[in-house]
Amino acid sequence: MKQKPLKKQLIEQFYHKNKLFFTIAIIASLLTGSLNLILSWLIQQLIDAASGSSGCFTLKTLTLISIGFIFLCIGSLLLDYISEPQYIEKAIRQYKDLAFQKLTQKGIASFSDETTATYLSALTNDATSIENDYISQQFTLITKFVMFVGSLGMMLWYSPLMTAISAGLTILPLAASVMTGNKLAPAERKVSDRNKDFTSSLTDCLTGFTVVKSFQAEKEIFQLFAGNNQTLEKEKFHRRRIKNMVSMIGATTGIFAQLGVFIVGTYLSVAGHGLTPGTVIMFVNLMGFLVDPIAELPGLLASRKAAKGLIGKLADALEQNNEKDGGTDIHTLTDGIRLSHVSFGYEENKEILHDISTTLEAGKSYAIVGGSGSGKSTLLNLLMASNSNYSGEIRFDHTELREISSSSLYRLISIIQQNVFVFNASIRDNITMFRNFPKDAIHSAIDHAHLNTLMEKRGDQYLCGENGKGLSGGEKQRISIARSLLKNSAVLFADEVTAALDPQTAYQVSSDILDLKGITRVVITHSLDEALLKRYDRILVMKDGSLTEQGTFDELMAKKDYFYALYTVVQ
Ligand SMILES: Nc1ncnc2c1ncn2[C@@H]1O[C@H](COP(=O)(O)OP(=O)(O)OP(=O)(O)O)[C@@H](O)[C@H]1O
Repeated sequence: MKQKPLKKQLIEQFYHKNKLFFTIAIIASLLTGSLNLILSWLIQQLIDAASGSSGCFTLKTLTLISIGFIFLCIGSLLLDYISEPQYIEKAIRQYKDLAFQKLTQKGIASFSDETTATYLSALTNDATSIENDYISQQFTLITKFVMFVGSLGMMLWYSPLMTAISAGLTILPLAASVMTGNKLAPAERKVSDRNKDFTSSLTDCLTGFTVVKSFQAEKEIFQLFAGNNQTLEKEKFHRRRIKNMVSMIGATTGIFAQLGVFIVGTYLSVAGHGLTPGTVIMFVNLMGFLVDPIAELPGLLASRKAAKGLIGKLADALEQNNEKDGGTDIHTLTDGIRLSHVSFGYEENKEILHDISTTLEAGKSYAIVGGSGSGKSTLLNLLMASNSNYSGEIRFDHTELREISSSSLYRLISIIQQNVFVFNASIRDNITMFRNFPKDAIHSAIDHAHLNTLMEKRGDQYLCGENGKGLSGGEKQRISIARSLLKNSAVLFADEVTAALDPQTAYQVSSDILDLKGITRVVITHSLDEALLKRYDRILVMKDGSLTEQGTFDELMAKKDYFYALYTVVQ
């Protein structure tokens, strides 16, 4: 079945399982509009009764009607109180939940090409605009629509002549609002873009706090922040000014129109054209209900369109860069990973990896070594399906990587990186990644990742702090090893995990990885330690994007070639 466009799906979340409160909120809005019309009629009746005009209800009847009116008002307020906040809360929550779910379905490769600020802004500031200008505004539109249609009907009923005059006078506010209203949508989009820049710079400033302090760059970083802050606020100021201008012009021209109706009505009443004083006042009131929607509608519709634009912008971001997912599921790695004549470049005509062929046998351990910029990470990232624009073949057993579904690939492989992300949750939750596992499995993972000492010292409910600031680098690495073990991955990729660790911890963590049994391990390492290197089944040596040598430590040393030179320089 063809899936609905994401924008449509996101909009549908406003109503999904939320129809009851939405319907009650609509009834409350219809009632509010009708009550305004009833009030105008009631005022007309009361003025005419007071001025002794013929054909109106008696004061006693009008008093009873007024009491009924007050009860209706209370009922309408109660309906509104019960339904609208509930509806809005659920609508915006479901919208954000769906957006976040779609976000988590993105592949690692497609997400790494994007900026987090896009989503931060979309799920915070933009969501607030959508809540105000789309979700809650629906009810304002309904109330205004009822008031407009009702006023027109009542005016025609009482005096077609006065209605024609009133309609003529509405041209003024109508023209003014049409001219100003459509300026709002581009302004709203610009604010959203600046919000994204602001969020992005703020995230940078906070994440890089230590760097800022240690380089005493407070002034410079403040300037960066202040620049983005100023640009954003200027854009918001611009939008506010347009909004105010739209409503100011609408209101002023509306007052002129109402005054015109009042003057013409009084003239017709005095000249004996059958208009009572109450009817003239009612016309002035109804004229307001006629002018108000006309004056405000373009502004409201423009805001609504702009909010819809923000939904579209989020949908586009969620849909963009979605790499084609292969349809084949793989569950294990029996033979290994085979690379045949793999070449790759990030940009066209700029090849980074050249004609790489090798086989990584299942269950064995491999070290990738080489100078800086030689292509080690690029090669490892390709194995994690970071990009499918390579030439040649990468086969997991017999399946070409491009054909493997990303979900089954992520199940098969685990990645440990230099910067382990640790959530501000317990050590246990960080190991299990908030999922349930049998106790034995957790203990075994803790054991094999050599986390016992930490667990005994802190307890498994110890809160790790924001990005694990309560843990050492080695402890974080071990947590990520335990995660991979618990996940029961057949393949483990490690990208310079020990680069930020002291030599002793680095040695221990590398040794922990080498100790793992039955897992295919591919480890990028800069530390050329003989004892460790000797334990790898094979060492792949990269030079300028080519796999220049491969073999065991002893074989490579005996060759006395590039690896030998690399190793002896370090010693
Ligand atoms: N996303 C990218 N876009 C364009 N070029 C890139 C990208 N990532 C890496 N490169 C380039 O590809 C080449 C290989 O980089 P890579 O990170 O794979 O090397 P490396 O051997 O892992 O280096 P190091 O040991 O310093 O981490 C470098 O010239 C690098 O500038």
